[in-house]
Amino acid sequence: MAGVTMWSAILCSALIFCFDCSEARTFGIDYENDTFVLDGKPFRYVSGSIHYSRVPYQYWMDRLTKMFAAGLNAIQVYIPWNIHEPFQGQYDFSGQQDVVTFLKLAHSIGLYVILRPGPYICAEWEFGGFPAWLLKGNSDIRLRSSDPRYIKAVDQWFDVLLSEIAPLLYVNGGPIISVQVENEYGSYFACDYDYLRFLRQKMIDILGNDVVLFTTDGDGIGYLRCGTLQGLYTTVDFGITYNPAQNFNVQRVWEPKGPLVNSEFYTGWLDHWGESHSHTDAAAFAKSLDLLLAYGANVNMYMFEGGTNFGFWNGAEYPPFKAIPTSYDYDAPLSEAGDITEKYVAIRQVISKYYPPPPIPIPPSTPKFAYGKITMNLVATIPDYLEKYTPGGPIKSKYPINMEEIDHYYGFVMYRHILKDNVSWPTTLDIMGVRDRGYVMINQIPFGIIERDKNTSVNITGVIGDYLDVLVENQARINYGNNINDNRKGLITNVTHNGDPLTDWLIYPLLENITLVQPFSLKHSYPKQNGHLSTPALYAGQLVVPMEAAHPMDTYFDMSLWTKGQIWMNNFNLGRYWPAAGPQIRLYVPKPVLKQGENTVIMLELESSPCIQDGNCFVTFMDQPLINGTVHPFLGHRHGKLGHHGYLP
Ligand SMILES: CCCC/N=C1\SC[C@@H]2[C@H](O)[C@H](O)[C@@H](O)CN12
Repeated sequence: MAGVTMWSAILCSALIFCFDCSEARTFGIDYENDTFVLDGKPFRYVSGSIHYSRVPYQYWMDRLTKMFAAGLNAIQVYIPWNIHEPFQGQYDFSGQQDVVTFLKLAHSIGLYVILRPGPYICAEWEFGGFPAWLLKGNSDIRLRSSDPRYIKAVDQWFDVLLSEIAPLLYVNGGPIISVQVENEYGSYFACDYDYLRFLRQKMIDILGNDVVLFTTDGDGIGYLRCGTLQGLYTTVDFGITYNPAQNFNVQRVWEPKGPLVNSEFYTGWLDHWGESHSHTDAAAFAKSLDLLLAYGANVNMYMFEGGTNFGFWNGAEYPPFKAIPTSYDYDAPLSEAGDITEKYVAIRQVISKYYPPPPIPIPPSTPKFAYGKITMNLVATIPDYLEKYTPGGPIKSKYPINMEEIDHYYGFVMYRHILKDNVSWPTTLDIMGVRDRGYVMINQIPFGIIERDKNTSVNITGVIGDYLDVLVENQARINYGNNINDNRKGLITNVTHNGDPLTDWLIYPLLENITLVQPFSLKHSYPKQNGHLSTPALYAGQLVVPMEAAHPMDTYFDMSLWTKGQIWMNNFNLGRYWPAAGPQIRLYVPKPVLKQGENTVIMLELESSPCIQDGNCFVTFMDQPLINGTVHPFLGHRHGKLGHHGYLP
């Protein structure tokens, strides 16, 4: 009977979505009976994580419906601060950032929401969700603490965000049953209880007392010591286990009574460029889920739908510095493209042992189409492009300036210095402060690649008046650990030549909206070649999608002949590609970014263009993903000697 009660409660709440319900809606904790209570009745959630920022908004309903069809009664959602406040005081809750609509969709389907508004979210997301402008002028800021500069920014952000959220609380007629404070705070060095008290009070001030506030930490005593606070319900996270009692004994140290909660039950795991794709066995996971449900635990499966790090939104771990790929598939029950997997079926079967299957069929996977090969054409080398298309011209500075100080937070910046001396023999250029990867050129001839904490010097030759260009890629701001404060990007120190700092720089930000000039008036600027390296350059192609009702469809970009770069489709930034490193070889292209007829593809190839190497100037659109390809742990540049100009490390 309990199962029927649950579905009737859900469908009832879904049908009476309202903001001014007459009957009291309550959600809380019954410590006596170790359970959550919903409207006075015992309640257990079986939840899955989905990040609206990683799924095209046109596909939100599709993924949420599939989660409901799996038998979930709740979803867990992070709110990345940086997509909603791109510049301090400028807010965006529209389109892909329309979190209120996303939560209302969940509610309309009959899913409750466990909300995790941060302000820090980790999540292998750029800077753990923090906006990069926090670092501007504050190179010594202490994030995730009572640092007044940080607290001021959080206070202003939470005034805006929590006011959007309050009407969606369960008590106010919405789907939100609980709200997490911070994120695995016990794993962070600061251990600042005043900071946690500030967050707790801020949430109470705006959300009121009728919502369950909780914390999540790894299931270790050491993590929990600094991770939680009186008045915040302590929960833990852990992966596959065959002894739930052991895992929950840690939670019981802080919560001797109350519901058992695994807030992040890992269905898979994250990937890094240059490392094999992570995999978690479906049967093993299902067995562990069965044990947890039989144990009476509340479970949130992290991730249930992983999605994609479009644009520059991937995060990174450190040390060593390891960037997260564009795919956030996570080996989750729903694939990056929302396809039903073996793991999904196994999970649905386990849940149906405890609750009646939901009254809807499992929606089908979306159709995929192999649009085949298209030819790419050179647009311009990056040095030429930036010289012509940097609005307002370059920034002039005696010494290099990091990206945050020029209000250019993501992607690429080119630093140019005009040689003041002749350099007849190869001498060493040191760029210790490269954050994170740089491409060194003299008059557009590639001299080498520099990488943070690895190879930070290149031998150069040149004459007075030559252009020394350093194109720097911000590969991601660290999203986890104690180094999250050390996240400035671009060139963060001087560049020295034979030990002497080079002065007088021109700084060109490469802007997100790659605008193209037809006909490509810069076509004469053909990339230079040095060994396997070619001048970083932009290439364009046209994908023609049939004018038929079934099209467009999801598809996958295969650029396995290319090396490393960025890719745009109709000016939508699909993300980073790095098939030379792996494991991701193809990028997911969701149907919503395509249109019938002509679709413009723009590629920024940073390292080694097949157009020059071997004339294979094309990319191919396939109907299958490839995120578990061969990996090259030396961070994936085509090995080989350069010519007389320089050498690869
Ligand atoms: C051993 C490092 C543990 C760090 N915590 C991780 S790695 C994957 C997940 C997500 O980042 C999630 O956002 C974190 O809360 C917990 N977690």
